[in-house]
Amino acid sequence: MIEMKDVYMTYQNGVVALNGISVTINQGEFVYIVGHSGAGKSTFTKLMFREELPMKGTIVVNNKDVTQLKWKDVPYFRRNIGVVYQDFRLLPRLTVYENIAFALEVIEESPKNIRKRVMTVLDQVGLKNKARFIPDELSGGEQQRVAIARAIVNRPSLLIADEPTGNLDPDTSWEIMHILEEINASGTTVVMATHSKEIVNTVRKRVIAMEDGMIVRDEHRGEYGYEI
Ligand SMILES: Nc1ncnc2c1ncn2[C@@H]1O[C@H](COP(=O)(O)OP(=O)(O)OP(=O)(O)O)[C@@H](O)[C@H]1O
Repeated sequence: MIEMKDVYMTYQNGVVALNGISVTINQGEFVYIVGHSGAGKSTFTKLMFREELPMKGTIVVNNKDVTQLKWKDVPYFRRNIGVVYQDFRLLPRLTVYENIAFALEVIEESPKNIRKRVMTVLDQVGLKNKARFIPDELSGGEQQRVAIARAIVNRPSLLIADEPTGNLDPDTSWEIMHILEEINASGTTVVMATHSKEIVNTVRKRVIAMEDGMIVRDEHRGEYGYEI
C-alpha cells in the first residue's frame, strides 16, 4: 500500500513540483497518472521509491515511512519496488540475460536461483530466445520487455512505470500494456505515468490526474480527459 499525506516537494532550483498531495493506493491496484508535461507525474512516482525526498508530508510505502528511511536501508527497501522508464536504461554491454541477472547478483542470490528466476521472467515477457542478445540487437519493444523483466525479477509488490510506452509505436505499446496487466493480475501494484490517451481510455483503470503539482481528479475506471 502507498499512502501519501500533505506532500510538498520543491526542487533545489525553486521549482515547486508537488503542492499538497494526499492519496492512498491499495495493494494490487492498477493506477494511471496523467497530466500535462511538468504537472509533477514523474516527481510523484520518484517519491515512492525514495529517488527524491519531500520537503513536507509523509509517504508510507509497504508499511515503511519513506521519509524516515536511513540511507543505508534504501537498497533493501527498493528490492520490493520495480521501476521501468521510457528510455529502457539497460546496460549496453551486457546481454539480456546478464542485464536481468545483475539485479539478483547484487542481492547475492544463489546462481541456481538466479538462472531459474531469469528464465522465468524472460518467458513471462516472451523473450526466452533472445537471452544472449545485447540491447542494441533488439527492437525498442523488446528492450522495454527486458527492462520489465529486470524490474520484476525480484517479485516486487510495486511496479512503477514512467511513460513505459513513450518511445514505442502503437502496436508495441499494446504488447507492453498487456504484459503490465498480466503482472498486475498476479497481485503486483502498478503505477503508470502516461501520455497515452488511447491506452487510458481503452484499458480502463483508476486515473489520477495531476495539474501544477496537485491531484485534480481521481476516478475509478476513469478517462484520460486531456486533449493532446
Ligand atoms: N531534477 C529537477 N530539478 C529541477 N526541476 C525539476 C527536476 N525534475 C523536474 N523538475 C520540474 O518539476 C516540475 C514537475 O516535473 P515532473 O518531471 O515531475 O513532471 P511530469 O508531469 O512528469 O512531466 P513529463 O510529462 O514531461 O514527464 C516541472 O516544472 C519540472 O521542470
